[in-house]
Amino acid sequence: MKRETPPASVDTSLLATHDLSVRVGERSLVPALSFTIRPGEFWCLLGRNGVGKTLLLHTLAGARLPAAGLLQMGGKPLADWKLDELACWRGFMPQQLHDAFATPVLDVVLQGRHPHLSRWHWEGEADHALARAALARVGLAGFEARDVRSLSGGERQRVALATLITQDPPLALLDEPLAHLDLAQQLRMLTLLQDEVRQRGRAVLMSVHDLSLAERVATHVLLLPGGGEPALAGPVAQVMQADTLSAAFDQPLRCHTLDGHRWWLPL
Ligand SMILES: Nc1ncnc2c1ncn2[C@@H]1O[C@H](COP(=O)(O)OP(=O)(O)OP(=O)(O)O)[C@@H](O)[C@H]1O
Repeated sequence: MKRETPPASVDTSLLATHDLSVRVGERSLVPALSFTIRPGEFWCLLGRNGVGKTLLLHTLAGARLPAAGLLQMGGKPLADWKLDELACWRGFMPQQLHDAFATPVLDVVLQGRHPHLSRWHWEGEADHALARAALARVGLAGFEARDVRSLSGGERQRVALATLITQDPPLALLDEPLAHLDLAQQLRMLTLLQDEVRQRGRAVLMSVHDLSLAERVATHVLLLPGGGEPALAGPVAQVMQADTLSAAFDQPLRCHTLDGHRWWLPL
């Protein structure tokens, strides 16, 4: 009798870690983290100052080696990725942005297209159109010719988001992208990212300190409790519990519902 061959399992993960550890010197920041990010998921990375969010994001972006464990992108170990392919797969928006030279804003945003261009090819009309559209989406139409060094902190952060949108990776890693933004721009950026996740099946992992904004947009939360404790990773309702968050932030916290949103306040 002929045996049926089972269908090969399809790995739908954009990023997966298996017992991944992050250390700095002798200090264990994140021990044995196993979690998976899939298309359509919006992850918020939470934890108090100095707990290891930035170093974890750098590790997940492939910019820093883990102390132990496995990191896979699209089911493939990170070491098996070519750099240019990786740059199309995941985007990274750092916390600190440094501009050494006078550069027009449009050229900065066009850098998002570089991973998509073959060697020796310049950006074309379509790339310029994508960059201009991204600037318009972050509310910076008309800023194309401005020297990037003349921008305010919040404007520079929005240019970084426009660059990420122009890069258009399936997975976006962002380190405190709301840090320099006023309230209206914070909501604008979150709505823009949420649209990418919900309407285009992209995925986001971003570190953020505002628990109420995290609760508003996240589908999943990765919480670093610190003190060598294992991270908690899961759906937002599972991880964002008052006792869990209060312990992680070493501060009593309560959640109140107002106008259909949940607001986290310190006691
Ligand atoms: N090169 C380094 N050498 C020594 N310690 C470092 C180095 N880089 C980072 N650290 C330490 O590692 C810890 C984690 O840093 P990280 O920047 O990841 O924290 P974070 O959770 O992003 O903090 P924040 O919320 O303040 O941005 C901190 O205590 C920091 O001082």
